Amino acid sequence: MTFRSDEPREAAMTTSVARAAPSRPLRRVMLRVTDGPDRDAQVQTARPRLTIGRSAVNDLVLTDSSISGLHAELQLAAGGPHGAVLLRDLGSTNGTHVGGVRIREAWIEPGATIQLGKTAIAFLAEDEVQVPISRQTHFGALLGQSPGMRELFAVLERIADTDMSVLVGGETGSGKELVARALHDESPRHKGPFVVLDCSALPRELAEAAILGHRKGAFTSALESRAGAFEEAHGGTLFLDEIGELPLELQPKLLRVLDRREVQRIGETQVRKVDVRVVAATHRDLKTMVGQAQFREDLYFRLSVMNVELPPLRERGDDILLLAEKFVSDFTRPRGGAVVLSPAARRALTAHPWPGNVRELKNTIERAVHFASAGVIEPADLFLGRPSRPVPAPTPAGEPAVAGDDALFAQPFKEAKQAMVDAFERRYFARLLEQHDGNLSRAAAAAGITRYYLRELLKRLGLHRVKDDEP
Ligand SMILES: Nc1ncnc2c1ncn2[C@@H]1O[C@H](COP(=O)(O)OP(=O)(O)OP(=O)(O)O)[C@@H](O)[C@H]1O
Repeated sequence: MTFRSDEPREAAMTTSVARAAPSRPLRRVMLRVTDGPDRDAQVQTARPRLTIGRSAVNDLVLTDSSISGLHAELQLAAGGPHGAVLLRDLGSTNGTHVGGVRIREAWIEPGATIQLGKTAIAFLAEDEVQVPISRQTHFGALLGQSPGMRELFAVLERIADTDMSVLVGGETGSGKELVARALHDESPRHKGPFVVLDCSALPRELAEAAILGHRKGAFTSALESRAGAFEEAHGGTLFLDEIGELPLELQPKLLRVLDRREVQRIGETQVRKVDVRVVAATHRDLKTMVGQAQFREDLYFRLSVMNVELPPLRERGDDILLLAEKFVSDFTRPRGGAVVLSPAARRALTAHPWPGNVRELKNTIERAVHFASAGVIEPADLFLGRPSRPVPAPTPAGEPAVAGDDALFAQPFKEAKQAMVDAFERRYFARLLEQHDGNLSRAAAAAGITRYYLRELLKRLGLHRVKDDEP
């Protein structure tokens, strides 16, 4: 593995004084097994979450047969009393006990003993470690100046040059696809293709063909021979979005391709070598899915050679304003003229919890730029704190519901216009997808927009989870 460094190389015959690499302090805790079959096993971590159980996906793996696959977890960053961490039972069969009491959730302090089945675990003293953060405030197109994002950039900078498989976690809209794109753009594969396979949108009957490809006539709808996602991504990067939605029966097929680095199209005997870097993403807790036998453990390990987690936007502090300013300028540039955020609007943006993360912020700014008068965005233009812009639900007949004339004319002009635009967009894209059988690439080409932009629009309109035989 090669690591790229931002440090200048030391010139011959000169003495260089290295600048200390920037870092941030993180809490670190230690657990040690004091009784039971795994006595003396221990783990030390500064990650925000530590899991304990029998499955190999856990941070502390135990062999005690009275313990569940994924038994309990410790949350280090959950707030709470000073020095305490949150212990949670993860629905174990035999329960988690502290001080002889069965708990579902409890704050524990250093010195406490956790009892799981026949095993006793001591929660030992915690300390602080320094973790490196990047000097940069972006990685590719991914922006961020908060310590959490710069810690992520430091990891991405080190792995971009490699072919390591990466599993990206994070809430919906937090930028997982952008991480995959940035890793591709910053890697030696950047001239190769970047292919997206959205596992949540794969109709079961076409999923295998989407991964492996097929020969003409291999099944009823196979009118042409077609390459699968791996072949299309040859020489580049394959982004497996929403990997947690991949049906269990297809998981061994994906694992096989990842192990052998070769594919066999359905209906063919020929084997084709593929050179692909895989980045997968999910908003689900894959470890829990492994514990519940909904996701294969071997595939989890194959995909998560490196695990990275995007913090939710509400934990990124001033990044909210950094991103808001960027989106204001992105959305005003094509319109000409300048738009700015008023001080009150900036306060409203930082106070909002952003459940939809960066995507919600981007949509909010796009709308606000449209609503702003005299070039200034005020809090009212952001529509925060009340239900966001009404996107009308389709009627049973498939037509969008638009408020009747009276209701429409009772609204201010801009809101009424927006309701009509939403209704039109919903109708237009619903029909477009129907015409192209849910295939995003063909639908985007027919509408004259990029596939990426189409996908963003569909997510905003709630039309994303339609049948999609991508790629
Ligand atoms: N740090 C960032 N800097 C700039 N733009 C960002 C950042 N994070 C996300 N975005 C933008 O926000 C939108 C949502 O990001 P993205 O699609 O990558 O999220 P996601 O986590 O993959 O979403 P989902 O879980 O719904 O698939 C995109 O338009 C993306 O370009």
